[in-house]
Amino acid sequence: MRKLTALFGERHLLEHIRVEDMTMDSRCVKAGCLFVAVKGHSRDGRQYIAQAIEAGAAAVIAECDEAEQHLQVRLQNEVPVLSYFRLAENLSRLAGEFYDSPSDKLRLVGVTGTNGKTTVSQLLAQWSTLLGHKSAVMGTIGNGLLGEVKAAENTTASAVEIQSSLSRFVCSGADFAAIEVSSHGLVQHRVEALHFAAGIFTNLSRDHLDYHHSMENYAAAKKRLFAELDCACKIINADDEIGCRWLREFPDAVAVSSRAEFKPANQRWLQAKAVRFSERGALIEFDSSWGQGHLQSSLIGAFNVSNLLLALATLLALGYELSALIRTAAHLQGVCGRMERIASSQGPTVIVDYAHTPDALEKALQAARLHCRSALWCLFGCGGDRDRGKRPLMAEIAEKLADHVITTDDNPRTEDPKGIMADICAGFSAPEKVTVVHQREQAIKTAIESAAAGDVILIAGKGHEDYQIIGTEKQHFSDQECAAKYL
Ligand SMILES: CC(=O)N[C@H]1[C@@H](OP(=O)(O)OP(=O)(O)OC[C@H]2O[C@@H](n3ccc(=O)[nH]c3=O)[C@H](O)[C@@H]2O)O[C@H](CO)[C@@H](O)[C@@H]1O[C@H](C)C(=O)N[C@@H](C)C(=O)N[C@H](CCC(=O)O)C(=O)O
Ligand SMILES: Nc1ncnc2c1ncn2[C@@H]1O[C@H](COP(=O)(O)OP(=O)(O)OP(=O)(O)O)[C@@H](O)[C@H]1O
Ligand SMILES: N[C@H](CCC[C@H](N)C(=O)O)C(=O)O
Ligand SMILES: [Mg+2]
Repeated sequence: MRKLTALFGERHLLEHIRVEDMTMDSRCVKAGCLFVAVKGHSRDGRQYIAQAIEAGAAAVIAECDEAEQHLQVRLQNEVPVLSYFRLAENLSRLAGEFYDSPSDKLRLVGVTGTNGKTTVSQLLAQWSTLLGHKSAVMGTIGNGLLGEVKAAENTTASAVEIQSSLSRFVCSGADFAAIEVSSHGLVQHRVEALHFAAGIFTNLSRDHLDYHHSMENYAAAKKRLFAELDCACKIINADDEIGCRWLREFPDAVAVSSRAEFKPANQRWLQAKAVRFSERGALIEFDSSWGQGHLQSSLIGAFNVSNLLLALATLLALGYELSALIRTAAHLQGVCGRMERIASSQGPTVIVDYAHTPDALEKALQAARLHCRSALWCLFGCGGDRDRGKRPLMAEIAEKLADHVITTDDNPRTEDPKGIMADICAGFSAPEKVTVVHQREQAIKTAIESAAAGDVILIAGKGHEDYQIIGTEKQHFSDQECAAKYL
């Protein structure tokens, strides 16, 4: 329970108003709630003020378009409605004040980059747990204490949801949290007022140009975490071109590389000296400004060496003992739907992975090839209402790196699946060799029935997702379940 005057100062019509909780969605308003009405991309939240009051909102903060209206209060059905100029930019701070600054009460690590955010944040939460912490994660797979996450709509939740979730984690005794910070989240100020003990940059490659329009804008969005927000310690992938540039701009940042030839220029650094891959994962020999050692990792794929080293460098920079980190590394597990092998005693090997960008598909196919003695199959599709330009690029990569390609639907959303397929097929140089099966279950069945024992099938794009979005409807569908059914 909070007094509104504690947030907005003594103000006529706000005296004595107390609010229990805060929400941006009128459909979630309960008695005593503070409803926050923002102008969105597709709807104007102010349209729902009446509905929120009807549902029992004790007060409303509504975005206003004119600076002169800022902090003016009016009554609607006897409920105070406070106008707020530039509400979206300030909402993370206001929610932080409402929930008593939870990011100051635990160690919060933010992870940004095109690929690897979920993996690195899960590794951080697992590793910190192995070191005795109570840890939480927020991201694509969901939000919650490690092992108890609840599915979420977005990779990076809204400004209000993040602060309220963090406050819940603190109340449950969490002292560590890793959060995925998407470029949308950065542009839309969803993480604006958080205190990050550390921020990690994994990599930048093509995605989301439907939203950012250019790679420059996309990179600038990611950079905000390090250049504009409260990020005490920067951990940056030196093997990435943009990462390299930022390491020069931020000399206090920690440089992380998977390359033996890397020559560190920053004072703090970590690099792989040699990596031996096997069926069981990888043995990584590393050197760093904290000392050297070996890590045994059970994660598949060269890209996971980079993810693991980023997590290691972060925990070292936060002051954890190198020896304790090395001792516990072998217990780290792969993430649900990321290079996940589906168990079967016979038939082809099926790997379910979340690659949904050209770079991720390339890395995932290269990793799958290491485990493949005969033919490599790639089954993928592209999401609707998302970056169209990545579609032919993913086709090009699948054709180049796999022996057989099957394309299928992956969340067509409100687009015509045939149109998405046409965009994909434009990237094949020999489209006649590609099998097109729109219905994902049929596509998986076709792959498993056509592949020989000893072949590897990479089913890319949906990973942990347990749905297919067709139109605006979500139907139950899981690549893991489907593959297990036909194996
Ligand atoms: C285009 C976009 O990014 N939209 C995000 C944005 O929504 P918005 O504010 O524009 O919402 P809107 O639908 O126009 O509605 C405006 C307001 O009215 C409210 N409303 C709406 C209906 C109603 O009945 N009552 C009501 O109160 C809404 O709660 C909202 O506050 O802010 C919302 C809260 O943070 C997000 O959930 C929403 O994500 C939508 C669902 C989305 O699809 N976003 C994708 C593109 C996205 O953000 N992806 C990134 C990266 C993905 C990745 O690479 O992993 C992510 O972080 O998820
Ligand atoms: N460091 C990396 N470099 C390139 N590709 C990667 C890397 N880490 C993971 N991948 C690939 O990207 C896919 C998605 O990984 P992950 O879920 O960790 O990324 P993410 O950044 O959280 O993605 P999203 O933007 O959807 O939240 C993996 O399934 C794998 O194919
Ligand atoms: N969260 C990301 C990845 C979605 C993965 C893929 N299954 C798709 O639907 O495009 C996005 O919304 O762009
Ligand atoms: Mg993610």
